[in-house]
Amino acid sequence: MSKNNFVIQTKDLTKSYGKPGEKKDVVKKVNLAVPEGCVYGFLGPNGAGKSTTMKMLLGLIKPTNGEISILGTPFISQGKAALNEKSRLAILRQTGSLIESPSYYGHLSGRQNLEIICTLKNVPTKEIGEVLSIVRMESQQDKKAGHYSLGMKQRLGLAGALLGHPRLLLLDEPTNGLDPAGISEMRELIRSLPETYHMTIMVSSHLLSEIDQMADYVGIINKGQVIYQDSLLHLHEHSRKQLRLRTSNNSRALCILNENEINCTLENDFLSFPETSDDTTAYLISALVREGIGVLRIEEYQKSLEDIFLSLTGKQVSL
Ligand SMILES: Nc1ncnc2c1ncn2[C@@H]1O[C@H](COP(=O)(O)OP(=O)(O)OP(=O)(O)O)[C@@H](O)[C@H]1O
Repeated sequence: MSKNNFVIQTKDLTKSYGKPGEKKDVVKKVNLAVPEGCVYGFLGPNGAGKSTTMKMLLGLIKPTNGEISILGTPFISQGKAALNEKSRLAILRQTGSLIESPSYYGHLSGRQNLEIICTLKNVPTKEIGEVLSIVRMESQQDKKAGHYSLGMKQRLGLAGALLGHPRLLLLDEPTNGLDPAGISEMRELIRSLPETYHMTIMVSSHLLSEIDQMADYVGIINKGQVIYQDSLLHLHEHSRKQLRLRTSNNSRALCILNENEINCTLENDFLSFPETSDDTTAYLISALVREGIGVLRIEEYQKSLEDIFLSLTGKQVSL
């Protein structure tokens, strides 16, 4: 699979719950495209449909309708399984996941828990050392899992998901309930996986700042619908510095700026355009003054990521 291929692709993926006549779409015609080798942040407020979508991708719940393709193979077609059981398992074997709190045997050690997962996944136990080292838990492996802190239980869950060297990892709110140090450790760990272990990660969160710190791509879901999907780099481009100008005649000033090839928009009382050099700014202001337009105010302005999300999404979501 080449770099620009999509590891997960969905088309019109839909899940409805409820009796006939009272059905509610909790996931509505979702089109995801997760590029290979990235961390894809799946962002949305509580109840938006993140877990339901991820469970459908993992074959844990049946979609009502739509298509899913995983690792380039059609997995669901028109809401139905597109593969026989053997091929389905072959795909799922290349996919690791951490959905909801990881389950474990509290009376067994971390290592013994991983041995059980090795048996279930049919993976040699010699992989245990490697995954313990990835999640930095070697020194804690012989402790009973029941005595682990929440952060260590999450890391044990992640270690289990990593057994078998999956090409794709789906993590549902992996930092939920962790303290700040645990959150930052988990974030670093996730961040490092695509490059070091050649994996693609889809990770959900309800926190914009968290996705901003660990993802390359973002898909925002709200009320079951994906309302934005693109690279974070692209999103940050929207947050380049702007100049905001208020004049005695904004509509005339807009024409003059446009005539000077300044890509300018009128927002509320302000004309706003990408930051220019001091010389260009001075020239533009004198051009306005020459036309008898009073410059009442000029200021530098940088949108926060939150502002951008709000303007891109028509204020549908507040995170
Ligand atoms: N089995 C079910 N039956 C009926 N409704 C359900 C079922 N599972 C989920 N829902 C509803 O679907 C919607 C989406 O839930 P989902 O768990 O996917 O959201 P989420 O974005 O993961 O949020 P959270 O972070 O709170 O888990 C919610 O309104 C939830 O109540």
